[in-house]
Amino acid sequence: MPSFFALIPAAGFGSRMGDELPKQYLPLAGKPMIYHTLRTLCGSSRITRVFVVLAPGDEGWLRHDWSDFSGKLVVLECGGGTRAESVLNGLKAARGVSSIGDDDWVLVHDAARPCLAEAQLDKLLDELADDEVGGLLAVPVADTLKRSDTNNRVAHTESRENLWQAQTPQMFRYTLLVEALSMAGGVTMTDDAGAIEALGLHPRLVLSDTRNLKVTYPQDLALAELILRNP
Ligand SMILES: Nc1ccn([C@@H]2O[C@H](COP(=O)(O)OP(=O)(O)OP(=O)(O)O)[C@@H](O)[C@H]2O)c(=O)n1
Ligand SMILES: C[C@](O)(CO)[C@H](O)COP(=O)(O)O
Repeated sequence: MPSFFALIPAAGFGSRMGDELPKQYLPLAGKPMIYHTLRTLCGSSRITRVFVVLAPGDEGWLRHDWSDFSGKLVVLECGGGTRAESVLNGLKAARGVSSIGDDDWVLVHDAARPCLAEAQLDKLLDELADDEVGGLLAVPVADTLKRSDTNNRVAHTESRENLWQAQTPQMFRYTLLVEALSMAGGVTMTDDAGAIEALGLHPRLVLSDTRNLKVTYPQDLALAELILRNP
């Protein structure tokens, strides 16, 4: 039976957040943001090990106490210039320190999605454990979509039929994901599924909800705090 591993890319700087501190360390419900992300993944008895990928020379990590996760958490200081590079570097480094089989599952989850609920995680694992390709949590687009011209005027309305917003975790077999991200080369992939799609494969979309938001802009913090305090 394949095992489940989690890998958390946390080497970004949060430029859209506009704070001096990388956003994964911003205070949220009494803890640094990434603490909440780690709590859900490290707290799952189905996940064997959790790898966190930091930027080389990251100074924020050592300012906090991570002993709640000892035994389960492995820190890798090998982040890259993009999320995809951080994930690929992390996958390679993880195999150097842990025994991961070719067909073991890796769940890649943004440090900046601290509100992932145990139920969402379990749903993903249940629905994909026997899948040939793997997949991701996602939500159907709820708003009407406008395509703009260069002057911020509506060029036309886009159909939202069959459109989903990709979330994380995104879950693929170890070797397939390493191959996919390696082959992506210089092409910008904002998520892991994109690299798998480039191989001609079709990841499965597992219905999630908007509480698993990504904290991207300052106003997202208040929403995340509300969700965490009212699980
Ligand atoms: N070079 C990078 C860039 C991003 N990430 C991680 O990928 C996740 C999702 O990225 P995003 O929300 O875009 O984070 P940032 O890159 O930090 O934010 P921004 O794009 O606003 O700078 C985050 O957990 C982030 O730390 C990473 O590990 N390495
Ligand atoms: C992986 C992701 O969270 C899925 O929505 C997203 O693509 C992260 O990338 P971005 O840098 O915020 O575009």
